[in-house]
Amino acid sequence: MQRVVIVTGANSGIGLALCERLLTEDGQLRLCLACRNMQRAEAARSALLASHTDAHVDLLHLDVGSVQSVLAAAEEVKARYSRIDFLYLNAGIMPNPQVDVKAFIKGLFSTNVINMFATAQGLLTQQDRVNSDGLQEVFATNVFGHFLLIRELEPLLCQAGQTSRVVWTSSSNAQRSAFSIEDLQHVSGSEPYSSSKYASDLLSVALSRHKSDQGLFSSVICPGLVMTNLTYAILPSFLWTLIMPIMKFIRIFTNTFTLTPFNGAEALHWLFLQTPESLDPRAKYHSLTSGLGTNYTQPRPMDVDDEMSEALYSELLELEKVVRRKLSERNADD
Ligand SMILES: NC(=O)C1=CN([C@@H]2O[C@H](COP(=O)(O)OP(=O)(O)OC[C@H]3O[C@@H](n4cnc5c(N)ncnc54)[C@H](OP(=O)(O)O)[C@@H]3O)[C@@H](O)[C@H]2O)C=CC1
Ligand SMILES: CC(C)CCC[C@@H](C)[C@H]1CC[C@H]2C3=C(CC[C@]12C)[C@@]1(C)CCC(=O)[C@@H](C)[C@@H]1CC3
Repeated sequence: MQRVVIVTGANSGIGLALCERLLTEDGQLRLCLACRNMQRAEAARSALLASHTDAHVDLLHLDVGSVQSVLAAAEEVKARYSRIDFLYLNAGIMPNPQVDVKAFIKGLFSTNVINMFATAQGLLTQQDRVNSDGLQEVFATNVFGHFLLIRELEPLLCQAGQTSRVVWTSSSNAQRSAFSIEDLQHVSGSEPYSSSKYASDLLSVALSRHKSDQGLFSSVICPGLVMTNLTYAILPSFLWTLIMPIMKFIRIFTNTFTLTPFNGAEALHWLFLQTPESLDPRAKYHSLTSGLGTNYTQPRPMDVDDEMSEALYSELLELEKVVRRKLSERNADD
């Protein structure tokens, strides 16, 4: 049977590498690239079709950071497909990143150095902003837009007699300390990325709890440190040129330095091959690359508790109501 797979943020980096790997795995797939930039989406589609000439690759316009766009995209999906087998929630942003150089130098001489390179804990801050829906942009893109998309697509994801999967591209930068249920959009802090990734971990656990009896299974992955547009934006290009040889050296000792999008997509690809019942909803599946360059996937327990994941789930359902109400008022005014 032809499986339907939707990948958000599929026009570059880890998302595009995943698409390439999925088509190599199953040439019969109906693959849908859900992207906000249609020019880049077209380019990604052409690149995929160049190596998979008979593949079925569809494009879908989706700005996951815009409520209106998510609702319109979901309508389009419902018109096009009768089921969804996999929904990869991969689109993500880290706007205006700043590296704390002092913390980096201090970290280099501490026993925490490996962890610092694996998680960037305490190293990175970002400047967030409020978007046109009145939401914090990082939260809206990395968490809420994806949540709303799942809610809209529930009729296709939760069908009697079949299973479907959602997979979140999270990060080892997801930290409990950066997240607060009282400030789930991270209005007052300076680590919205870390907070949003921790929120996606919590949300995945809650979704599995609420939806697995309806056939919907949610999982979380971390791709490791991958050189993509998102990472390159952290430092000026001359600095990357300088530190790349050091990174390639560190890679020999650190399995989290996956570096290429192909390697980073390992856990996403691995999950595609697993039965949902065999997976642990409370584990984060890490893409890892050994010193000799072998890719593998390893589950590690997530630092999440049921109470907080439940609280976030309820808060998001409430926020969804508010956002829908605001949108219909706005549409009525127009
Ligand atoms: N690189 C790394 O080391 C790590 C990355 N990750 C996560 O991996 C995921 C993929 O990122 P990565 O491949 O690294 O970086 P890229 O910047 O290459 O990919 C991000 C993708 O998300 C898309 N995107 C961003 N905002 C939106 C939006 N509002 N609507 C739709 N699509 C959007 C981008 O599209 P566009 O071209 O239009 O900007 C792009 O296709 C992210 O969730 C990131 O947080 C996690 C841990 C480590
Ligand atoms: C010369 C500079 C001061 C050196 C700075 C090095 C940092 C830019 C990197 C060290 C650890 C890296 C890292 C990431 C980005 C680049 C570093 C901060 C990530 C945050 C990228 C996105 C993620 O989600 C994380 C898992 C990565 C963790 C490590």
